[in-house]
Amino acid sequence: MTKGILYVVSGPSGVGKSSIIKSAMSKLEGFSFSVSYTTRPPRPGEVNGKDYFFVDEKTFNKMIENDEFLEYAKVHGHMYGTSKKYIKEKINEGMNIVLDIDVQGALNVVKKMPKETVLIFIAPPSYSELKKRLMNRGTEKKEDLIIRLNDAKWELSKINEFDYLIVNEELKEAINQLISIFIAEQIKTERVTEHLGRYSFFKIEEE
Ligand SMILES: Nc1nc2c(ncn2[C@@H]2O[C@H](COP(=O)(O)OP(=O)(O)O)[C@@H](O)[C@H]2O)c(=O)[nH]1
Ligand SMILES: Nc1ncnc2c1ncn2[C@@H]1O[C@H](COP(=O)(O)OP(=O)(O)O)[C@@H](O)[C@H]1O
Repeated sequence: MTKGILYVVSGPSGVGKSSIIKSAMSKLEGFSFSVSYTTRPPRPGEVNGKDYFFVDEKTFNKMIENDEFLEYAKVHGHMYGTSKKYIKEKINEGMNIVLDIDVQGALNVVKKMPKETVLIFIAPPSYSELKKRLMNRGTEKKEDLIIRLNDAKWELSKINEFDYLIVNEELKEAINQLISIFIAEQIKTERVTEHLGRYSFFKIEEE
């Protein structure tokens, strides 16, 4: 069975990660979104089990103790973690998985699963545009906004560790670029030839 690919999408808060991922995934089949666990309170409209699994600190710490996370990190003052069981199961079923996680998490995932992981960074066209988007979204209090904009500086300094860089200026173009990465990674020679048995023309050449 062909193993799936782990597409890890990172970038500063408010850059457009959720918007780009949602739209790209709605146009493709065979992709599954990894719903993270978080101690952050839900925003209006967010659905438990769809956007995040919203849990309290006690539950989150218990999950750390039980080694249930592939990776976890403190981001903008709250805990976030990726379910190890979900990732392992889906990837072995050949499902491609999309993760929306922070830069620390992305760098931890690639260390653990280097062969399966593709790192994609989404950057804003400018710092002032990032600020504008976050303010327009209107989901954060002023102090949370300041934390997010401050954390963005460190996140942007890690761009060079990523395989791909999408600058989200025009949303439509950014969505097309993410779809292109999703598809191009699937037909990388090393991934296709790893599964020779799937293709009869390879068998003919072997005879
Ligand atoms: N390390 C890690 N980061 C996560 C995880 N889930 C979400 N994040 C990141 O946590 C940050 C905050 O996410 P969120 O609270 O949804 O705020 P937003 O980025 O402003 O929409 C973002 O950078 C997410 O990519 C996770 O499971 N692990
Ligand atoms: N290219 C773009 N131009 C203008 N606004 C955008 C663009 N991409 C996303 N947005 C808006 O910016 C805000 C932040 O996007 P969101 O997807 O929530 O970011 P993230 O998931 O990275 O925190 C949202 O209000 C979204 O509609």
